[in-house]
Amino acid sequence: MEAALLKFTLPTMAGAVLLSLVGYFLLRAIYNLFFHPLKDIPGPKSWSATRLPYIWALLRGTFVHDIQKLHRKYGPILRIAPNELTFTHPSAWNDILQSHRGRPPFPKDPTWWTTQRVHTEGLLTALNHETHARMRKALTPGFTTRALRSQEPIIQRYVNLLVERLSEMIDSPSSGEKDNKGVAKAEVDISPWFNFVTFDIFGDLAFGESFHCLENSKYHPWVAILFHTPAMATKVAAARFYPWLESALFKLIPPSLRKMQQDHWGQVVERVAKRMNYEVEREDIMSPILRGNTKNEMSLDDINGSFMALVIAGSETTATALTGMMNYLVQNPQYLRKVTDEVRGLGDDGREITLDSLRELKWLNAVLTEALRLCMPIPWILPRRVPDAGGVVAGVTLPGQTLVSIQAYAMQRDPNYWRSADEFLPERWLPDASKPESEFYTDKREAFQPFSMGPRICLGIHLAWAEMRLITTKLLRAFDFEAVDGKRLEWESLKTFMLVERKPVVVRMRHASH
Ligand code: HEM
Repeated sequence: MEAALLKFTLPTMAGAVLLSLVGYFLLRAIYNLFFHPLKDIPGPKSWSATRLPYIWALLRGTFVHDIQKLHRKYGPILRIAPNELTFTHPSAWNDILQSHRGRPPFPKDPTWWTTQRVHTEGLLTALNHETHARMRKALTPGFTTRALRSQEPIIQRYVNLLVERLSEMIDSPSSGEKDNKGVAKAEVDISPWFNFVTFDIFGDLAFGESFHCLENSKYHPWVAILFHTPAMATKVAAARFYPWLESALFKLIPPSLRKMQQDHWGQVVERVAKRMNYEVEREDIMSPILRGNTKNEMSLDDINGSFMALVIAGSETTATALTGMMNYLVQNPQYLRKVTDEVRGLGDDGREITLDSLRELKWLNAVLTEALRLCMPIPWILPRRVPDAGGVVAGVTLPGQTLVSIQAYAMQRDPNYWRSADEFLPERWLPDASKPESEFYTDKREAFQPFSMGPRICLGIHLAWAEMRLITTKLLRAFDFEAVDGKRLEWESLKTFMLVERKPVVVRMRHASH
C-alpha cells in the first residue's frame, strides 16, 4: 500500500514541481516583455523575455557576432536580456566609463568579475571604486612613457630574438625550402610567434624572467593554461546567471582544468615572491611598486591578484592585434608594400631602431590603427551595473541595477559610422583623411576607443603601442611576407570567449629582398 502511494506521489510531485517551474518562467517572461521598465527598448522578444538565448550565444562563442547582427536590425541601443542593454552608440563610451559630476563610472558587474575561488582580487577584478583607485595608483608608475623608456632595452632584446628565430625557420631544412630561383622561403603560422614574443617581454618586465617561449618555439606550460582561462571564465559567468544552478554547473568544469587554474595561481604567487626578493639593476614593472609601497598600499594579495590578470591582459591582447594586422596586410599587398617601404626607409646605419623613431611613421600607425578597428582584441566591453540612483546612457534614462555594455567590435564595423566599414583601409587614419575632401571625412572616429576610456582605461596602452610598432617594423625590415593561397583566414569567422579565438595565420616568408 505504502509502495503504491509512493509510486503515485513521486511522479505527481515531480510533475507539480515541473509545472510550477514552467509557470514561474512563463510569468517572468510575460512580466519581462510587457511590464518591465526596459520593455520599450528595441530587441528580439526571445532575448528580452529570458536570458537563455544570451547564455547560449555566450557558450557557443558567437555572442559578439550575434549581437552585431541584432544591432544592425534594431539600432544602437539594444535589449539583450531582461535587465541588460548593450550599445553601439558612441556616447556610451563616455556615459558608462567616465566619472560624471563627482559620481564615479558605473561599476563592473560582479557576475563577470567576482574573483574566481582560487585567487585574490587585483586591479582588473576590483569592483569597488576606491580599491581600484588605490591599486591603480600603485601600479601606474610602471606603465608611464618614462618607465617605458627605461624598459626599452628589454623589449628590443625580445623583438630581436623573434627576428632571429623566424630567420632560422626560413633557413632550416626542416621548416624552410628553396623556390625555383634558389631563394630560401618558409610557410609559417605567424600567430603563435606574436604570443611568444609578447609573453616573453611581459614575463621579463613583470617577473624579471622570460617564459622562454621564443627560445623553445613553444608556449611555456603555464602560458598554455592561460588560453583556457577566458573560455572557462565565460562558462563560469554563464553559470552565475542562475545562482541556484551555479554549484552544479561549477562541477561540470573538468577537474583537470580546475587543477590547472590552481597550479597557475600557485605559479604566479611563486614568481611574484621570487621577484620581490631580489633587486634588479634595470627598471621593470615591479620596481616602482616595491620602491613606492612604503605604506603597504598594495598588499601581497593585491599584487598577486593584479599580476595574475596582467599576464593575459598584457600579452594576449597585443598578440591578437598583431595577428589581425598581419592577416589583413598579406591579403592587401598594396598596403603591405607601403608600410614596408616606410619602415625600410628608416635607413640601415647599423644603429638600433628606437621606439621614438616610430611614433610618427604615418603608414605604420595607420595599419596598426586599422587593425585595432577591425580586429579589436577586446571585442566586447563587459557589462557595468547602473548604480541604485539610476543613470543615463545614450540619452536613455535607466533604472538602478540595469546592466549595460559596449559592443566595440560591432561599433567599429558599423556602416553608419565608417565608410566601407568591413574593409581594411588604413588610409582612413592618414592625416589627410580628416580634410573635408577626403572620402573618410565623415567617419565617426569617436566610435573607436580600442583602449577604452575613463579611470579604467587600459593601463598598458603605451607598452602595447611600443610593442606593436617595434615588432611590425623589425619584421617588415627583415622579411618579405606573402599570403598563402588556400590558407586565408577570415577574421569575421573567429569565435569570442571574452577574448578572440586564435586560429593559424599562415604566411610565406623570405629574407628581405629590399
Ligand atoms: C593592443 C593591445 C591592447 C588593447 C587593445 C587593450 C585594451 C584594453 C581595454 C579595452 C581595456 C578596458 C577593459 C574594461 O574595462 O572592461 C583594457 C584594460 C586593461 N589593460 Fe589593456 N589592452 C591592450 C594591451 C595591454 C597591455 C600590453 C597591458 C599591460 C601590460 C594591458 C593592461 C591592461 C590593464 C591592467 C587593464 C585594466 C585597467 C583597469 O581596470 O584599471 N593592456 N585594455
